Amino acid sequence: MKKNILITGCSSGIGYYCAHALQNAGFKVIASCRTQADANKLSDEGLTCILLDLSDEHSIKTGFAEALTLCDGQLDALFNNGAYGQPGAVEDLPTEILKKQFEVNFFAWHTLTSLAVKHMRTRGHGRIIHNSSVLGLVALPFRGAYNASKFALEGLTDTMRMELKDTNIQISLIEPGPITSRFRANAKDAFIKNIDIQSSPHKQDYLAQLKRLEAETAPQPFTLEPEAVYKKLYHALTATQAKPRYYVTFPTYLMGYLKRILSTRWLDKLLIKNR
Ligand SMILES: NC(=O)c1ccc[n+]([C@@H]2O[C@H](COP(=O)([O-])OP(=O)(O)OC[C@H]3O[C@@H](n4cnc5c(N)ncnc54)[C@H](O)[C@@H]3O)[C@@H](O)[C@H]2O)c1
Ligand SMILES: O=C(O)C(=O)C[C@H](O)[C@H](O)CO
Repeated sequence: MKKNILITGCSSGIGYYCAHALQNAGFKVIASCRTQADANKLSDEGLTCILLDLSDEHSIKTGFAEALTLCDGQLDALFNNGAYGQPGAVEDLPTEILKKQFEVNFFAWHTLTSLAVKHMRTRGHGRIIHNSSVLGLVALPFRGAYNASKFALEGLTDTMRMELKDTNIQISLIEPGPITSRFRANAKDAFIKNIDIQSSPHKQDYLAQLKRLEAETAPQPFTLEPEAVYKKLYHALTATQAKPRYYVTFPTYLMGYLKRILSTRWLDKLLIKNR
């Protein structure tokens, strides 16, 4: 029997790839995105598509209800994936901008996960996968908003795994390092739009970062394609026992290891040098 999965953030990058790959692997995929133009494109490509804006609670709730209808009330899995990165030093982040980061990257995921758990409890099973990041394990300068959202996600997911231990609902984290996607282009847009670069004490650093974000259309070292995330997602969906967390890319394995063995001061030095 086909398994039904809802995936958020399918207009590009990891979500786009995984939606197609899972459908090709025999899943019924309900792919969500924000704009009608993206929905039309995904539908033309053969995906079942719904509109869901993660910054709008009404849209999240109606989107989830529509997803349930589309799979005859039998949702087996949720892949929380849609998110963005807001660059900028913590002191330069307007509170509203930090709240927006959390709305999309954290609160929306909590809402969807809570709806999914409620539904999955009635069905007696389910899988929930959260697309976190190596930046949910270690922090980088000027990535505070995004870091904080992924650290929060890690804490929430670790808690839920324990709370769900007596159910047949399994929840996993995927922690990728650099993956080819629209992520950096979108981060650059959010940087320019929401941070007052010119009057910041970090202006020189920001200008260098913008240059790096522009240049990163060429792959960074150790960058993998979305397929690398898909392989872990597939395991989390199909293995009898999904893993609590899946590392993806060399930087994640390295940082996961160094975090355990280095003091915070040494880890800071290394991260500042290699950011
Ligand atoms: N690309 C990387 O290097 C990388 C590394 C680690 C983790 N991740 C995580 O992977 C996930 C997917 O990112 P990606 O790399 O594919 O980037 P991407 O920018 O290509 O895709 C992000 C998706 O989220 C959607 N999105 C953003 N804001 C939204 C909103 N308000 N409502 C609905 N959808 C919204 C975008 O439209 C897009 O479809 C994210 O959770 C990201 O944190 C990415
Ligand atoms: O943006 C993320 O979530 C990443 O993990 C991507 C890279 O690892 C990060 O940009 C490192 O600079």
